[in-house]
Amino acid sequence: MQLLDIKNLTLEIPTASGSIKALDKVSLSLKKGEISALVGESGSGKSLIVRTIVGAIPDRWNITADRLTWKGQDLLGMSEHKRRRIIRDEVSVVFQNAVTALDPTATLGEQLLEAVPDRLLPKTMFWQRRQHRLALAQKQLHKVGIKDHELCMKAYPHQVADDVCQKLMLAMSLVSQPELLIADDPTMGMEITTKVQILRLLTKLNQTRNLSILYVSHDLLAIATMATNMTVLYCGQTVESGSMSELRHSPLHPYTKALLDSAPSFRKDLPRKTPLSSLPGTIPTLQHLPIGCRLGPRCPRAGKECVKAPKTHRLHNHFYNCHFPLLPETK
Ligand SMILES: Nc1ncnc2c1ncn2[C@@H]1O[C@H](COP(=O)(O)OP(=O)(O)OP(=O)(O)O)[C@@H](O)[C@H]1O
Repeated sequence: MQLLDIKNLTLEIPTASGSIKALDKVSLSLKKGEISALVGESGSGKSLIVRTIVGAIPDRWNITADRLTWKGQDLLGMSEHKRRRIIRDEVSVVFQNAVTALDPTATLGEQLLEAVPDRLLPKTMFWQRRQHRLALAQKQLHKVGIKDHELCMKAYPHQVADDVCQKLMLAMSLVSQPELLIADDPTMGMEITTKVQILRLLTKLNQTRNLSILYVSHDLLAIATMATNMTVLYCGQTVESGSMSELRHSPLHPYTKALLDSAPSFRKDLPRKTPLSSLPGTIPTLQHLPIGCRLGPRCPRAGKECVKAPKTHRLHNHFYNCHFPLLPETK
């Protein structure tokens, strides 16, 4: 079953010099029980997609889409109240930079207890309900790798390390037992052992509880170890999507290839001290977007057709938006 289905999502931000398409016909889908990755360099629009899904976008920004559905229900067409209820009960988001996302005036315990939904508590007296709430919160803290739950729950966000805040955010997201977890770079800046712990926890939750995960990151190695599908984004445009193994071993878009080639962990074939390849230039700002394919000025295969935005092409279950793809006969 298709849990989340986004087709040709466009997000326009009004500015003093006219409106800017921060997202331009982005497509993304996720089935129940799947771990799907959304990849792209900084500024490519990953967080904007997450915010659009959960409805955390200012009213004056213009959103259009051929489809933006949750379990077949149109998220853009439904009432604000219904959309909020769906997002609250069925979807959880872990934002990057937990320290700024947490309330600095409340203890971590208060914030976690508040995240335990009433529907998970038995219908008993209120003091017994508090005990149940506490037990659920503590159990969740242990699951995300925080052993000393008492110390953690008494602390304020500024009194603990960043990775403890990040784990707390993860516990807050998981304690409501969502169907979909959107993890926006949850391991950013974490040390490797903590990162591995979190990735294992997410994989285990996917296997045991059938938790669907949209994992948003630039960390290709983390993604490759857990995701089954991947969508690659460049400057607000979807460039390629498909199964992780197909994209990894036979990328069709020059940007996906460049992204994979720039990851040292994917280049085991390279002799030692060989410089890693990277595309020339940097991602353009929203104020200076090229017309057509936005990779054009940086693309080694660009031609005059690239001033027109490429359509989505399909090769089996592999989708790509490119006029000059790396098809086997052209490589
Ligand atoms: N509130 C905003 N107002 C105007 N532009 C914004 C706003 N938020 C994001 N943008 C712009 O939208 C583009 C995409 O931003 P976004 O945060 O989604 O990128 P990202 O891929 O998540 O990057 P990172 O990996 O660094 O978080 C960027 O050019 C950013 O400057």
